[in-house]
Amino acid sequence: MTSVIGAGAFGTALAISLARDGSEVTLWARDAAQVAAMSATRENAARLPDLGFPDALKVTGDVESLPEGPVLLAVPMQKLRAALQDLPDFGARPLVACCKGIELTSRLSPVQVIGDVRPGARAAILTGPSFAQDIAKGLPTALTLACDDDDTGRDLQTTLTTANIRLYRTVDVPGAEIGGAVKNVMAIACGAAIGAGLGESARAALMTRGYAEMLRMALAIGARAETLAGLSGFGDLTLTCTSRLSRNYRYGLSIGEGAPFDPSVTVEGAATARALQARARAMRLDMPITDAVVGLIDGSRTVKEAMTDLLSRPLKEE
Ligand SMILES: NC(=O)c1ccc[n+]([C@@H]2O[C@H](COP(=O)([O-])OP(=O)(O)OC[C@H]3O[C@@H](n4cnc5c(N)ncnc54)[C@H](O)[C@@H]3O)[C@@H](O)[C@H]2O)c1
Ligand SMILES: O=P(O)(O)OC[C@H](O)CO
Repeated sequence: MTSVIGAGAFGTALAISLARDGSEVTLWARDAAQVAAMSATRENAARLPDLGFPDALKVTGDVESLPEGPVLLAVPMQKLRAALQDLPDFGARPLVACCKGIELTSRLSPVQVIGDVRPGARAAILTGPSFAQDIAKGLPTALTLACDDDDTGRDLQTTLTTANIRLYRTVDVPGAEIGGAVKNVMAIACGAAIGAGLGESARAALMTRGYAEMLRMALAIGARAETLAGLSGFGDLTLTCTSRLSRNYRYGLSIGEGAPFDPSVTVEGAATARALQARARAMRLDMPITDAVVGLIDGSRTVKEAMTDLLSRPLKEE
């Protein structure tokens, strides 16, 4: 039996997909009013309206009542530590991070944060290209399940694969994590370029050079290049930099258009851009698009200035 912590868009979608197959799933939300509403209406009206819950999906606000089995942590990256600190000791139950990014305060990845708060826990990450709406509707998706303990990874791969989520497995946790973190930063850059009217060619350049930054950081932390070429890297970069369903991309669009953006929307790439920049500087890695995104977010650069910065860098080999 699987438990999902966090009844946002992604946690709810995963719970729906698992329960649609008949697996018993418990979806935990911390907000009592949300638990009551979801229990009564059998949907998550705030995040996934009109996508009803299968019978096998149980909603609870009682974290002590979660059954044995894997625990999926579907909260935003910057909230993962606080969420873990509030949860009971889950013993030997595998903890699966379902978030993408780097913690701003510590520059740690999701699985590293789990290890920091719960030393000795069996930790994994579920990542890759997927929109919650697609998963909840039953549309086909393929994701990466990364766990450095291959036996645990195999168990999780079997348990969490559903009729519409095909899971690929890897032991390269750092590789899977860094792809999901960097792609959101690049989606902000691409959205800003499109929003400012810089064109599709500029977006292709940002995606390709953004992939180069992703790979540079990945290799520097000991990840495998093949992982970045897979779903968690190239796959998610492609989805997020090209679709208006992406919140990171839409945030970038709003920067490019000079339009307001709802600050309550989860935009993982914003904090992660700053964390990534700090990490890259400490490691003496060149990440110019990441620098540009930080400049756009803190308002120190306009899109035009950021693009001029990128185009006027010294010429080099590809
Ligand atoms: N939405 C998607 O399409 C999608 C797809 C793949 C991955 N993800 C990833 O999933 C993660 C979560 O995104 P989301 O779309 O579900 O965001 P969301 O904003 O829809 O939901 C976040 C949820 O986390 C809960 N939460 C926040 N802090 C908490 C805490 N301390 N304890 C318990 N719950 C807490 C909030 O109440 C909210 O329900 C992100 O890292 C995102 O990148 C999202
Ligand atoms: O809406 P976004 O930008 O957080 O993207 C959602 C997923 O990460 C896409 O794989």
